[in-house]
Amino acid sequence: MTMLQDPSVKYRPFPQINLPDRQWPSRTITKAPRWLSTDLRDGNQSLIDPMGAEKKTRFFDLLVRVGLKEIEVGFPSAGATEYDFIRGLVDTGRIPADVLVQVLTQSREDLIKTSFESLAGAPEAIVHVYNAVSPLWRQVVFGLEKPEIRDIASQGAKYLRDQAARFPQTKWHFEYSPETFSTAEVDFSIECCEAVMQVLQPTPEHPIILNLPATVEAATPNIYADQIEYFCRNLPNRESAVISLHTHNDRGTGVAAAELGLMAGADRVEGCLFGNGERTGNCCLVTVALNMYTQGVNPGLDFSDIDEVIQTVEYCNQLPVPARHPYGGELVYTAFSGSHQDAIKKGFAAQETRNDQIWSVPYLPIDPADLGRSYEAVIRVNSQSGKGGFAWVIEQDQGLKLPKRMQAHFSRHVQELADELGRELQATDIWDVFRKVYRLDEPQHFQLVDWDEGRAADGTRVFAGKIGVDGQEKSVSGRGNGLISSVVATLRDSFGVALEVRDYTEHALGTGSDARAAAYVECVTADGRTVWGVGIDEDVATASVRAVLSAANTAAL
Ligand SMILES: CC(=O)SCCNC(=O)CCNC(=O)[C@H](O)C(C)(C)COP(=O)(O)OP(=O)(O)OC[C@H]1O[C@@H](n2cnc3c(N)ncnc32)[C@H](O)[C@@H]1OP(=O)(O)O
Ligand SMILES: CC(C)C(=O)C(=O)O
Repeated sequence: MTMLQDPSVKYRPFPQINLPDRQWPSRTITKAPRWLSTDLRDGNQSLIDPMGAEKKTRFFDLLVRVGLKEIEVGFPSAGATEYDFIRGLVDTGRIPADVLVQVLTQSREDLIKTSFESLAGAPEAIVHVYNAVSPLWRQVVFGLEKPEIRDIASQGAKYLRDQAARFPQTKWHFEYSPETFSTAEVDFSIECCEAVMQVLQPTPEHPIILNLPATVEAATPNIYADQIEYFCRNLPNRESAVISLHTHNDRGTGVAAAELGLMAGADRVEGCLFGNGERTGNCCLVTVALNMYTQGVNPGLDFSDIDEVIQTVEYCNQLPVPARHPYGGELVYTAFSGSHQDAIKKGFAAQETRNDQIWSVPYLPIDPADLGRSYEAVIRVNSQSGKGGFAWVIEQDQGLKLPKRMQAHFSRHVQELADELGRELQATDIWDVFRKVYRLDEPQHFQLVDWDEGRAADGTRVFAGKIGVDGQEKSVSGRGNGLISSVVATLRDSFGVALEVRDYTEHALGTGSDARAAAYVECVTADGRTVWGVGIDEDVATASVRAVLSAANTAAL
């Protein structure tokens, strides 16, 4: 038998960056960066079916609504679809005055020329040139040594400078990406960027954007942060450059890399909504922005109607936003499991009591309402759920706030159904169980027809009413210290039903003229059984009478 070689030996660990006095680990993010959406470029170029003009226009308008001020709208030299869309944006005046559009091009004269022509007439725009700089690309893609690679960069900068001069009516900004930055020697990336800066002569007033991509994510995000900090500390004329991040998600840490990169000194983040982009995607702008939001930093992007954003993104990309995607996924504010539901329910109650405007609810790092989501979907019920979950659903659906011990009683019945059906239970399933268990629709043994109350000469309360028993109406009465005890006395004296009341609660159901009352009573029967009664009525006292009769009906079974 031949021994199989361990396949992991094919791979090499990524080397550390020599930065023993790194500063970024003790920094925090305290302000929003400049954001650039590359949905219409990196996102688009990775789609099965790239967007046409209609989808691109719809996406562009969405990005503007969300608050993006820098939008990479395409790769004009790729073909007519791209070129015409970009020209259309310019010619129809669709670009708001405070939004900068950006286009990408390889460092080739003809492509750069086309790129400028696509934007001619725009008041202001960014042209973005890239060339890969890391050893693998140098050897395999270009077959060139470092000086020649650096020359591609500086030659690209010269084309930028010359083409910009052809269209002086536009205020041009330049972006250069040493593509594959994160797998290159940082000193060599600096050398290429310096060569570009030599040509374009940026100033603090008119800086160049230096975009440092993790084109393929190859190491833990701390390594990327080291690379960014090293770059920022060693780039000559740093104040004339805007340092931009462009991370991909091959190791699943594209967002983390962007966050650590900001701590390491970057000013700008490129990415896509919900992490579209080549292969595993770009860093998700929604996640980075809302991560900031939950730390009390306003990201300057508006996701207050996240479902509208998702709808448009899914339509344009023809790709679904996964149910577990941070902040946007269908299930990310939903708990099915009992202990999570219990904690969330208590968290909402505590939040209401505190009323201090600070969000602090277990298992919910952000208020779903801030993203336009309702609280209804926060708790959903299946066989993993607990009493808090069932009680939450019935409260949201019917307004009933079941007392704690009643929740435990009710829970057994819902659990049985969930196990039997083996699927999620809808609010209607739970309400059906409730009505059945507490016999709300069943033919009643004791039926309240009419009632009144008064006081006896000794001050005790007197219940006087008509109660139907198996269809026969009977006038009955009883005395007690309060209404409940007078009804209990009536049942005992007139029908021989002995109930001891253990607990009683009531609350309003709804508000205004339609408001009703719900009453719950926990009783013990003569033979030691615990029975629950529920009464719902427009009048709170009648609701209590009904609750006691409901318990008597169960006891009579
Ligand atoms: C990391 C990124 O996402 S970069 C953006 C990638 N996006 C896209 O590629 C989408 C749009 N691209 C296209 O439409 C086309 O690829 C075009 C128009 C850019 C170029 O098309 P073609 O001329 O057919 O070339 P092709 O796509 O095969 O590119 C490979 C050539 O470009 C060269 N090249 C690659 N990158 C660069 C660069 N940044 N600067 C200069 N030349 C480059 C390669 O060395 C290769 O040259 P070779 O043919 O001499 O070996
Ligand atoms: C062109 C650059 C910015 C890019 O898309 C990448 O490196 O992923």
